Amino acid sequence: MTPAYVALEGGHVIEGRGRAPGTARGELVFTTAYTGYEESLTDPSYEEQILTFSYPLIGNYGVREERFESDRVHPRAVLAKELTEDVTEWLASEGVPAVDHLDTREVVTDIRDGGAMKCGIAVGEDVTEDDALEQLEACKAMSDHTEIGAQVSVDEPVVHGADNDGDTVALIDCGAKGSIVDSLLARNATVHVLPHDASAHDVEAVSPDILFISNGPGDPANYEQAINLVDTFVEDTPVAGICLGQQIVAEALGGTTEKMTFGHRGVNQPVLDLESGQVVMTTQNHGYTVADPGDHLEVTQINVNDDTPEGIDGIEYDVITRQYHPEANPGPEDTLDFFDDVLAMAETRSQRAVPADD
Ligand SMILES: NC(=O)CC[C@H](N)C(=O)O
Repeated sequence: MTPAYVALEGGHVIEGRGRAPGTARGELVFTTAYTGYEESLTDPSYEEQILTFSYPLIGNYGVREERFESDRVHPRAVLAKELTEDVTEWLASEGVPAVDHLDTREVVTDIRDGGAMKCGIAVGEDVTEDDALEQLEACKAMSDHTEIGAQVSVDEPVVHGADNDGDTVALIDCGAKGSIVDSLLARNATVHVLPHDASAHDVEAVSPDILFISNGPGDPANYEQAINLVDTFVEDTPVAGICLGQQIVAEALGGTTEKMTFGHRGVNQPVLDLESGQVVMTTQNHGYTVADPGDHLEVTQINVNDDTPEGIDGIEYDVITRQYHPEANPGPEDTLDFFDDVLAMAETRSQRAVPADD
């Protein structure tokens, strides 16, 4: 059996079975998702994190590229009760250490009690506990990853659906999942994917009907340029955001964000729409939340478990954001109509802009 050591913040070291070799460090989090491991592992929002699956068997239906949300695995390491050959081979080929045969219930309980924490991992024939502790020592707090946007964003603008004749969307790529682009293309939009630090000039150059801030890893406060863009464009251009995007919009418009204890990660997080009274099941993956929406935004949807903001609308501006992942992948598709609502903001805006006949 290949040795594997997992050092938790505070210095407690857990042993497991090594499945993919290497050393790693990151913020230890857990997801309760029972399917969708390919989508989760390729979601850029997991950059700089170590992902524990609470569901006991991961990899049982293989690994297929068409389910990937980006072109690589983003968590720094993976922990599970049991990983299949398919998934460990894939992780090994990506250089991502993997450990199984751990008591993941204990790991999840530690995270729930202590919060998402720093973690160091060492897997391989010759590794020792000290190698894992060394990784732990070198682990940075998530908010100290100030350049995290650059690790996951496109470097240059990319256009999708150039021949589509629907709305033009400027998607600020802070680590966007592929399914967000796909959901917009399916609605006939042209999507200009712009780097996380795009300037106002870069956005103006594509004259968007919608400014859309993507999901992404890390602390929203570290996306200064995207925060500035929302502030600059919100009076004239409808703004949408998903997950990190909701947090960035709140930061831009006078609200505040804060770190949660262990966050929401899974595919069955219940969300209540305050106006309709309807509850939907949603996919989530976040460790920060909007603490105060400020004077320009109102909360329209909340998490049933802890009342945190899940949907936000602009009061005087055309703004809609979601803290969950309406694009699904993995998880339920009940919330895909978010993309219709986003694009409808452009229609309403253009109708208002047409002068009355008399
Ligand atoms: N999925 C996301 O966009 C995550 C947003 C942010 N990084 C958080 O952890 O809250």
